[in-house]
Amino acid sequence: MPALSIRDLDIRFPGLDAPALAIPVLDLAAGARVALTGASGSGKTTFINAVSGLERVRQGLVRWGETDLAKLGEAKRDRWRAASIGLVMQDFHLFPGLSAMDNVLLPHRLSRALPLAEARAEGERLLGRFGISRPAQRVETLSRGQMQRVAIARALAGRPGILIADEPTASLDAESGAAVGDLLLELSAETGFTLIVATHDPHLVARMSRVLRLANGQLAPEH
Ligand SMILES: Nc1ncnc2c1ncn2[C@@H]1O[C@H](COP(=O)(O)OP(=O)(O)OP(=O)(O)O)[C@@H](O)[C@H]1O
Repeated sequence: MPALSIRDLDIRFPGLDAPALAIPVLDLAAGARVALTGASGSGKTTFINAVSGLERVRQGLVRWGETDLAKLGEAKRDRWRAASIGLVMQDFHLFPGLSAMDNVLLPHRLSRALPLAEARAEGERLLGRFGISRPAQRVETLSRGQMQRVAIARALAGRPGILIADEPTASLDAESGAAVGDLLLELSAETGFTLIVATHDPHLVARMSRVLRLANGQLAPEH
C-alpha cells in the first residue's frame, strides 16, 4: 500500500502555453482514498497517466514508496504498473467475445506478475462477491453495471497496492454508478489499497477521505 510523493511535476504538451499539469508538492498517505475532480481539460487524465506510469515524467519526481517513476524507462514502468496498480476506466476496456473470467485473467496471462492460479482464485472470489454468478458468460451480454464490476475484478485480481479509476461511474445510470462507488469504497476499506478516483460524481466525491481539485493543470488549496 505505497504512499505517493510528487515534487515539481511539470507536464507540457506542444501548442499549449501553460503546463497541462504543474504540481509543486503533493503527498498522499498509504491507503488514502482520494477523489480527483475538475472541469473537462483541467488535467485529470494527465495526472492519472503520470502517476500510473502510462506517460513518461520528464520533469519532477513521482514516487510511489521507493519507486520514482520519472527514473524508469517504459519497459520498467510497464512491469511496475502490472505488479502495483489496478486500473479501471470509464468505458471498461473489456474484450468482447471473451468470458467475464477470461477478461479478468487476460492481463495476468500477459504480465505474469502473479502466478495465474492465484489470479484465477482471486478473480473467482471477486466475481462471486460482485454478484457475477456466471463467470463463463461473454462480457458483451452483461449489463453495463456488471461490465464495470468485471473490470474492477480484473483490476484487483493481482492484489495491487494501488487502484486508480478514471470516471468509473460516468457511463452508468445513477443506481449502477452508486453500486460501483460503494464497491470501490468497501474494497478499499477491507484491503487497504491506495485509491485514486477521477470523478465528477458529487456523491462519490463526498465519500472520499480527500479531494484534489484541479483547475487549469493546478491543484486548488484543500480545505
Ligand atoms: N497529447 C496531448 N497533446 C496536446 N495537448 C494535450 C495532450 N493531452 C492532453 N492535452 C491537453 O492538456 C490539457 C489537460 O487534458 P486532460 O485530458 O488531462 O484533461 P481532463 O481533466 O482529463 O479532461 P476530461 O475531463 O475532458 O477528460 C487539455 O488542455 C488537453 O487539451
